[in-house]
Amino acid sequence: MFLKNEEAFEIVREFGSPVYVYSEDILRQRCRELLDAFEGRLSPSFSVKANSNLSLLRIIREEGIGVDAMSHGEIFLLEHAGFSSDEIFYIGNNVSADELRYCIDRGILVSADSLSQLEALGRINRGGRVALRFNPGVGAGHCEKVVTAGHKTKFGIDPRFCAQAKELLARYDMKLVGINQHIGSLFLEPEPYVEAAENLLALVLENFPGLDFIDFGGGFGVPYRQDEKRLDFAALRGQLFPVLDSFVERYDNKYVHFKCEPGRYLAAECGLLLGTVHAVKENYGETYVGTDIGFNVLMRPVLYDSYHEVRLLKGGEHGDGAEESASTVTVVGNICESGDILAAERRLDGVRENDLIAVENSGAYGYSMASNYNCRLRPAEVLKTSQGEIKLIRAADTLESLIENF
Ligand SMILES: Cc1ncc(COP(=O)(O)O)c(C=O)c1O
Ligand SMILES: N[C@@H](CCCC[NH3+])C(=O)O
Repeated sequence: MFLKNEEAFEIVREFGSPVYVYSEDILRQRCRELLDAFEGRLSPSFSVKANSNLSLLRIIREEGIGVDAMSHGEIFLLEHAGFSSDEIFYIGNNVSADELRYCIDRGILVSADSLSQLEALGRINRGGRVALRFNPGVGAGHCEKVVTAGHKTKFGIDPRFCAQAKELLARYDMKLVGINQHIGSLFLEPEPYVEAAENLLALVLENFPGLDFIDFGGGFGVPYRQDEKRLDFAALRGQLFPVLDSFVERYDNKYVHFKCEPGRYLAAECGLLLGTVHAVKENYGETYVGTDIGFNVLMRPVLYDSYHEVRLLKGGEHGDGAEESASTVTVVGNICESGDILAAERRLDGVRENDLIAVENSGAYGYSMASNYNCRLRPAEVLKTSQGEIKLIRAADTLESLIENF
């Protein structure tokens, strides 16, 4: 944990609870690690859906990393963070002609992931540049809901429709500049990524000469459990680079550029979510630690059964008669659903009211998936800078923000 106990309590006193805290040092370290990991052969673009805080985006930009976006909202934020149109790659899915036009008007390259979207784009941007997202037939991910290639997924163009895609490109006189894929989110072994890359490259060799770039997508995992090993980038390089070498040898454009799109890898570990214990109770033999970290704040455990390490930070002011919990507890939030479970059956000794709970690795798909369910306010986000300062980087919602659209 990158915060000391006292710092955590100080942050909660100043910015409220719950609160997301990010470490600038860890974010920069992950950016540099990833740039090094591919030795310049794959350029990473950060996938903004993982975390769209403007301050973090500016840090990522300073580290020399581009971005991919999947909505006009993300593009709007990216422009505010200082990214130029040629640093943004738009990878949409089932979007309106208006949204496509929003990208085109800004000179942002769009990837079409279906023939319908390619045709829509052709109508709007005849003669323009375009990329195509294919489904390479191999997927991976921490659960079925986040596997985005292979069978039973809505993403990408099935390679069987390659001829139709080429026909549409010709009909609308579009210049195909890149091919992309994304196999899914969170794998810790290199094999599926490499196998999917091989499939995509075979498709490119056979069908698409003269591309500027090929993007293999993101999905690089981080260990959420203490016994999980980090993804071994040396092993990934060892398997991927020979595949790239053999492709380049046979491809017409020797300067074709390779890319990847990590979200979680850059953002997960720099984030810590702090919340407060408000109640400890026994209910028919189970001990529940009741906190303000409902699934409106961190949805991953409820949506995917995802595991996050939770730590107990002792030292709150305990009211008279505060319960001391038994050692195996279930940590829950304050949402009106029984499924609102942050961490089931964890060993936390002596939890008491006003202690803090720190949820590790919550920087990716944490705040970005938060909501106002139950009219709860989304929390503040703060940054621990490399100089050790604590800065507010997004204010918490206010009660007024709940009515501002009426
Ligand atoms: C198209 C695309 N690229 C990249 C990513 C980033 O994935 P991850 O955060 O697992 O690296 C996603 C999300 O899964 C995605 O949909
Ligand atoms: N939101 C997912 C990852 C999916 C990424 C988007 N394709 C998670 O929290 O693990």
